[in-house]
Amino acid sequence: MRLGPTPVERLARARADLRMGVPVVLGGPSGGLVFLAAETLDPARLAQLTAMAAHLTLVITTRRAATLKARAYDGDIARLRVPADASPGWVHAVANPADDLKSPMKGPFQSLRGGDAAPHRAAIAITKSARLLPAVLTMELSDPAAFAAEHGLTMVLLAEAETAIQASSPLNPVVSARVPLDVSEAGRVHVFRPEDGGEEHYAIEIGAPARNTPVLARLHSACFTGDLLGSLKCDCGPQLRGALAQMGREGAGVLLYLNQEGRGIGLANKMRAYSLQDQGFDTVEANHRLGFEDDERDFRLGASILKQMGFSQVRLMTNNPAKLAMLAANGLTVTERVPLKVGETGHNAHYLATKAAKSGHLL
Ligand SMILES: Nc1nc2c(ncn2[C@@H]2O[C@H](COP(=O)(O)OP(=O)(O)OP(=O)(O)O)[C@@H](O)[C@H]2O)c(=O)[nH]1
Ligand SMILES: [Zn+2]
Repeated sequence: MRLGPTPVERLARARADLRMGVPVVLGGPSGGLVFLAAETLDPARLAQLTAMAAHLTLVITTRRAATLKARAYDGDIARLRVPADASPGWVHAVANPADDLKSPMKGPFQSLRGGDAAPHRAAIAITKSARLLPAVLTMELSDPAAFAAEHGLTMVLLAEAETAIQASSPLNPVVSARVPLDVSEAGRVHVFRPEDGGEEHYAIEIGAPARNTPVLARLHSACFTGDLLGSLKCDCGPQLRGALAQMGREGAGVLLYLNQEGRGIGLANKMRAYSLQDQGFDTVEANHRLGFEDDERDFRLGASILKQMGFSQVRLMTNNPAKLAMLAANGLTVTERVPLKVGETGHNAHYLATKAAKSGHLL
């Protein structure tokens, strides 16, 4: 075995590079591209790339293109030609909807069609997984390996990236320890670490739930604002505490705390979504304007942790039918849905109604 990084490890490096504004090279079957996240693009690197290439391309998702009224010829993404005199401000404004209402006219855009959009699609997926806005500046390369070596850049092969993006990284148990909780003195926290350098996830086990009967379970997605700050915009805090309290009352249960903040878009993007909500958009529209789908979570994580802990049957506390379907599709038996209706406030009534109307949440 070589000591050097595996494809999955190179992808983890690529995510860290993108977050810092360092370009990443994608090698395709014939040529490839170098790309930068639009969000972290700095003026010096834009000037360098502009000097190197006849033209640059800005790739956005079709969700974002719809708001910008730009044509999308590549299914879920659109490739826009970058004007020769484009400033960093232009790139940021196309990527980030913050000022859409203040300065609506950014176009007209010239969308590219034909050619191979697979590397562009992979670049968007890698950038999303780095929890950055899904918009990337790209330059075509005829010899990606030589370019990466010359500039000391991380290079990932397209096929390897595509495989790693589809796969769910294995999650390994790291440690577990007793933590007495107010809901039950018999609390235990387990930490799981993915092999792809992503966020760790936790399981909070209450009591000693039997492995051969259905366990009272909750899949909770991290919500910094709701869980910790007591935000009134959502129902996460009361749901977290309500679920733990019920497990305490029944004497047994397992709550998975999945670090998929903001339905998988990260806290910075969730705060961008909140800003858009203050401009009048609902929770789903805000995600779309940012270029994301309504829900970017990987629901396979929860199933993987439950199975590793030895559970095969659950009584799931949720109002979200997607979670029920996901567990069933990943080998768990959901014997019962336990509704979790707590924490409705004047501030979150519209949010909860939108989730019911647009995301199929059960009331
Ligand atoms: N993008 C985005 N995420 C939000 C918003 N409000 C809350 N969230 C996130 O939504 C997630 C809530 O997840 P869950 O508690 O699993 O709730 P759920 O999918 O609605 O399903 P159940 O609560 O099980 O019925 C958390 O990650 C929050 O951070 C929002 O307006 N935009
Ligand atoms: Zn929340």
